[in-house]
Amino acid sequence: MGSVGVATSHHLYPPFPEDITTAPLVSISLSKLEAGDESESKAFFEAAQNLGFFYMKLEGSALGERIINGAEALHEIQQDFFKRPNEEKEVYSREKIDAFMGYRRAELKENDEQGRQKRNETYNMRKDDFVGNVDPLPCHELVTSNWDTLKDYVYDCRAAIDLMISLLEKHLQLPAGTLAQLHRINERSGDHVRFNQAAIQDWSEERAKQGEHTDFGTLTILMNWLGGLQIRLPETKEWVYVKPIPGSAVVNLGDALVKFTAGILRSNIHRVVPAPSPQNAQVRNSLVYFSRPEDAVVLRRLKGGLIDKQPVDEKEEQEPRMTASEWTLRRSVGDLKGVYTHKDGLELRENMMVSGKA
Ligand SMILES: O=C(O)CCC(=O)C(=O)O
Ligand SMILES: [Fe+2]
Repeated sequence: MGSVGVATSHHLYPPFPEDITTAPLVSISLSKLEAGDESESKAFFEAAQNLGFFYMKLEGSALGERIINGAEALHEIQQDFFKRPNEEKEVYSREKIDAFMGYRRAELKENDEQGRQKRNETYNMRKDDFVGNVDPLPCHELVTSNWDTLKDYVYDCRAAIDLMISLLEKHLQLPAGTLAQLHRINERSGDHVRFNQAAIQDWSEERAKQGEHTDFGTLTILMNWLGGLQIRLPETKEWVYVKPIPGSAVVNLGDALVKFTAGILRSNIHRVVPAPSPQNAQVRNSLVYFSRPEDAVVLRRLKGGLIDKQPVDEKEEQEPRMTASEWTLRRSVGDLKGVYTHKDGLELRENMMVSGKA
């Protein structure tokens, strides 16, 4: 695939520090995956099993470069959106429009220079609205006026995700289509684009802890301009920063893939904390595409291939059978807040920070 050229805005921010420990994410090239490169595909599957987080190098792929350019455009739009008056944003708050989609804020105890209470904010926009699977929810004027940019971003992220889904099927030795048919873009699902903004804030151990989470869904494509994302290393349990790499996305796997594969794949715990100095004096935005199984899909182990070789454990048997939409709702606003791992099941937690989770 030909390169169309990309320019990112990372250079506008202070640099990520050189002298801190960072997460050992491998880099997987989208263009190599598109070209059917076997060793790249194997490295992708290993990353999906071992850490559940990796960089996806987007440069050098036409699709990847559309994602980068789309993300840069949406980054401008999200900064514009979050600058709007609170009353204007709150018209689209989740309490008013939908249980999961829309604007949400978490108020911090600190005030900003203008004496207004600081907020961490998110705005979730559902894939189904852009694809035309439903009547769209009410949305802010910046969404309406940038509809095609958002719609292209949805389709481009989904194209990359669909490619990864097909490779996962292959490596799991499942019949072709086993996972793809649970993720048809024209069916209703909880897929969404999220604008994220975190205020400038001091480190708070309590907030850091409350923000620990796993993503609920299938695959997440994350675009970051500043540090602040941390993952907990599976072996040492140490929390380490993920360094943003211009031209690459951070991709991670969610709980649904753990359930479907009876724990072959990993949904790793992570959180967002203040960026490391000197990046911590900036408002922090990130842009996320979350993919989820179709709403009606029951989250349980699939049959076939390598999954049949996984032992059946008691916890898995006892877990309530839920559809993807039930799972998302109960994980986000209901009684199943926590961190999900196949080995230990759902680790329920009180007081999780709603805005920090996915
Ligand atoms: O902002 C980030 O870097 C990560 C956000 C995240 O993990 C989430 O929204 O689920
Ligand atoms: Fe997340």
